[in-house]
Amino acid sequence: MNALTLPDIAAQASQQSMPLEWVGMCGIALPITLDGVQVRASADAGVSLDDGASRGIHMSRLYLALEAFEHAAFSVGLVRQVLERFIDSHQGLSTTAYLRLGFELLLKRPALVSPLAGWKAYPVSVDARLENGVFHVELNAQVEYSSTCPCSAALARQLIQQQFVDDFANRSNLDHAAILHWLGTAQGIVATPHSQRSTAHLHLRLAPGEEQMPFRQLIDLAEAALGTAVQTAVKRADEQAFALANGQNLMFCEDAARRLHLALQPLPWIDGFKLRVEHAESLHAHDAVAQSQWQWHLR
Ligand SMILES: Nc1nc2c(ncn2[C@@H]2O[C@H](COP(=O)(O)OP(=O)(O)OP(=O)(O)O)[C@@H](O)[C@H]2O)c(=O)[nH]1
Repeated sequence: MNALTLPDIAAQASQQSMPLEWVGMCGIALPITLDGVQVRASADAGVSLDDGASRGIHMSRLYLALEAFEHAAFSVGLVRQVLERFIDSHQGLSTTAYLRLGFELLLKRPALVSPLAGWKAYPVSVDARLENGVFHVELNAQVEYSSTCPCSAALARQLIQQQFVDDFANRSNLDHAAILHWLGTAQGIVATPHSQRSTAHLHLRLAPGEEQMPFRQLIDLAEAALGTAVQTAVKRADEQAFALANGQNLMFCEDAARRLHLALQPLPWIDGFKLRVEHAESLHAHDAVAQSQWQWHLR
């Protein structure tokens, strides 16, 4: 080695000859272009190290391939091109390339009643893999919603009935005005059911040949299926409409999981999915969780 040659450790032989399934970098900051707007993303980029005798992969080659996202609109085709570059730059070392890109989708959402609107940030990610020339893409999204416990609601209603019996027991003629007043007091409506901010985690495999990444359609569909998505701008009229929507939309985590399953399954651009709903209970300090999947393990 002369004085100007930089040592190349990655090119050395490994002391322990052993292939590795995934080697790369996690948490790389980069911009991607969505609908003409640059959005901050975080990338995990990796390849398999099939040649177990090689000490390491060439991290910089993966890093530099990610520059493509800076210059072209984000698309399924672009993700595939980047993965191909990962493989091309690791000839003889790797047969599988991986890329996970996480970012936030910022969507403007109208209020339920008032003419207001506000923004919601939905965490989404794209998971792609190119394995021996076969390309797979998965979309992941998180959707937050409100869930009111149906059991708690029934128990609260029973307490209100009991209070009514206690307060109006000795009255032969029920007075409409008195009952109306009673219904408007916390002494009358003595109990309220618990509800919780809940999260649906959606993982979908795109059908082969699918070029679109319809995150917005997916999120809209999930929110429609769940019925009580968390709100943005809220005036009292909106809060009242939300209270009504929750009262008409009582659900266990099992109900939420089934609704999402039935909403996702008919989508033609999906090849399989798994989903998980988490209800962050206010009744206790642990969560109620349900999962479901369809064709998830088929590849
Ligand atoms: N493989 C590997 N590289 C690492 C790791 N941590 C830091 N690096 C550094 O990543 C840098 C880039 O590696 P390479 O892509 O091989 O860089 P290079 O040899 O200049 O680039 P090429 O000529 O394209 O091979 C090197 O300076 C490595 O030391 C690690 O855990 N594994």
